[in-house]
Amino acid sequence: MAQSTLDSMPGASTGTVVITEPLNFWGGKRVKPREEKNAEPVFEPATGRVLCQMVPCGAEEVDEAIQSAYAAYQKWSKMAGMERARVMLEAARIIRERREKIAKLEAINNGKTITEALVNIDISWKSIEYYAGLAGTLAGQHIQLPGGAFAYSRREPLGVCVGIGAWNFPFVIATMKSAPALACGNAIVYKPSPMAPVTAVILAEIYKEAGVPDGLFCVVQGGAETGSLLCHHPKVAKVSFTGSVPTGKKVMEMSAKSVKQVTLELGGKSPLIIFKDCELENAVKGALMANFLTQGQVCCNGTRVFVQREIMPQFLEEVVKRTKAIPVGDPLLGSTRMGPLISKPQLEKVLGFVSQAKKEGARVLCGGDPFVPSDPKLKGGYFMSPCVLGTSNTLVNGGTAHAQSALFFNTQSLSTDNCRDDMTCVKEEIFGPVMSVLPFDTEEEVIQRANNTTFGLASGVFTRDISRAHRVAASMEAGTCFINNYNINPIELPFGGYKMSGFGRENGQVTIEYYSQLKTVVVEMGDVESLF
Ligand SMILES: NC(=O)C1=CN([C@@H]2O[C@H](COP(=O)(O)OP(=O)(O)OC[C@H]3O[C@@H](n4cnc5c(N)ncnc54)[C@H](O)[C@@H]3O)[C@@H](O)[C@H]2O)C=CC1
Repeated sequence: MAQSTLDSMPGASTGTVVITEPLNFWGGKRVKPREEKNAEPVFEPATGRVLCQMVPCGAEEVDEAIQSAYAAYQKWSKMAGMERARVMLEAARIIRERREKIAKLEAINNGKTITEALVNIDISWKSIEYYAGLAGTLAGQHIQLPGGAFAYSRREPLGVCVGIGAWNFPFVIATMKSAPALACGNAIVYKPSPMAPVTAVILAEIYKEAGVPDGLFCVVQGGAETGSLLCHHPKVAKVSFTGSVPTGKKVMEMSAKSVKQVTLELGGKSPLIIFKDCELENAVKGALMANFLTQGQVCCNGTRVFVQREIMPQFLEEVVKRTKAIPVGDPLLGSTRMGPLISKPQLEKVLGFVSQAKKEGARVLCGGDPFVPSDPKLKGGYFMSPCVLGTSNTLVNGGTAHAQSALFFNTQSLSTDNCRDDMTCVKEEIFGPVMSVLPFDTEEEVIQRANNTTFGLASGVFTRDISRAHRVAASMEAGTCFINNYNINPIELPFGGYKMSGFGRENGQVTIEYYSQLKTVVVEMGDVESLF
């Protein structure tokens, strides 16, 4: 039944797909859950309909998957890097060939638009190609020692790694973790989020078809309990986790018990700083890209948009105009630019942040309401209108005549400072399509405010002043700083957090370090000089 889910895809439209095949994969095949108890419905976000059941794996199933991964690791780790590369390149080729079908399934399960899902699938095969390219380059050093003795280091895999993923980029996260792991000679057991369990098993089938040993990439379904079984398992060498800060802390704590290596990709509340000397149209486009991809459910989003006071009115006018024009609706339509949020509770949580923002004095410049598309089949979907939370204090402090004409200002707002750094919507990760816009006056002030957060995943700056751009980039307490763009994350670039956004890196050459270890081999060429 290897491709039956995908084979049903070409004619599929929103509201028509039901998945009944098992979603676990180990020992080279899909594996039926041992018992159906604790099954959880998985919803299609665009319709609210049940897409499939997610049945969590228990201790015996987790152990079976890990044993199967360990057996595969014994074979795979002994192959030359170039041999591993060949298999990985074949997997990348198959993904490329099936990109439309996989993207469709991803859009149906996650709610992101087909346009974005296709970009995600392209990132996935590129990731596998990139690490296949590095697999043959893994090497150690040769070090000369006195008396002709020498030493060398070998770069070796860690063993069985565990990947625990979030629901916002299901296929991408599975490949971002497995590609470097496999390139280094490891096996990996992957647990997708219980809300987006559908596409990881497709990746497992593709790796199998490409020729990896059975068990090399396993998929176990489940939530917190299954995740914790993985983190506690003695045969697991490393856990790479993507998700929230509270769960990341638990993963670290559990992994510490048996001294497993850990990579944590956690949340963010990233600043995007827009100076008055920016190219305004690009800054507006950048702010939209920083906030509204995947319905705003992106960890590195620049959700605190600091705008220099002098250009605030023009910026807001343009950003609001474009936000209102975002077509929200059926994710499978090529013209849609925003689909539904992942779940009903997530939608309620995000709408709750908007109401809280209003209570705390923020001004809703547009959106922030539940949205019901006109297509009747989407009535039960988890849609909302993209939201900009703003400020109008620019008008009393140096606003221009232009500002007075902006449609969304009314006279009562003229003396109110609406969005402030201490508001919940500005401090906490919302994980939805909500942009908070804040005014600033000086570079020094905005750097201090931008860094005043426990998160540190990303940051951005728009300016035409080259010195300022690099000065600000150097001052950001964040793993990435985008200059004059936002959310550009190609596979070649290291990605990861500062502060409570996590540690370790994904993507880029450096990730090889996080999936391998060095062995030092010391060679004596003469006699042993003993002190005894
Ligand atoms: N940094 C990022 O890329 C992401 C951050 N988030 C943040 O997390 C929030 C909640 O999203 P969730 O998916 O519910 O995140 P979460 O942190 O609850 O779950 C992430 C993954 O960890 C697993 N998990 C949960 N409890 C576990 C435990 N005790 N031991 C081991 N694994 C466990 C989940 O099943 C899922 O696969 C979002 O609102 C957002 O703030 C969510 C998705 C991605």
